[in-house]
Amino acid sequence: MTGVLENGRVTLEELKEKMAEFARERDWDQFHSPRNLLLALVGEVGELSEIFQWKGEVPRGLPDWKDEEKQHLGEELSDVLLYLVRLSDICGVDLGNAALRKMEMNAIKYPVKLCKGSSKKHTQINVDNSNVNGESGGAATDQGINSYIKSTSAGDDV
Ligand SMILES: Nc1ccn([C@H]2C[C@H](O)[C@@H](COP(=O)(O)OP(=O)(O)OP(=O)(O)O)O2)c(=O)n1
Repeated sequence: MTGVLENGRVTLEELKEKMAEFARERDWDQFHSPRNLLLALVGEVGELSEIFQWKGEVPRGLPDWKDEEKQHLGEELSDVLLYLVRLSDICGVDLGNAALRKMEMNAIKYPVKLCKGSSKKHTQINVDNSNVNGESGGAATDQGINSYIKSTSAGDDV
């Protein structure tokens, strides 16, 4: 593997390649099955959760945390990301493009004019909207998502 330890513009593609190389070098492809990777990912989410467990809410930027605590946090976040990237690769999913597409769908599901300043679930927003306007906001949003899916070539994956 290359010795590059810091890169200001890390890509998902780069992480995918490095994880593939990491596994190949160790003859670990045999262990990196979808189910094993999913379980490993969930385990790392548990380790990440432990860092915040019982602390109560913490301010953004974690101003009171020691450097070692932040470094540990970075390690657990990385484990989650790396297993997620590897799981996507092994499942044949282009994670970067899937995420971009999902964000487009989220934007349709949560129109700014209906949800600005509100943390409500889209189902609740649509119910509230239909009550006000006497029409189904949910159906309108579903139509928006459906037409988005049809307009994208990856629509068959949904
Ligand atoms: N079969 C494996 C084992 C490890 N890793 C990689 C991905 C993770 O980034 C990291 C996980 O390693 P550990 O299972 O040792 O977990 P931790 O790093 O969290 O260590 P610990 O559980 O001791 O805190 O190593 C991997 O790709 N495949």
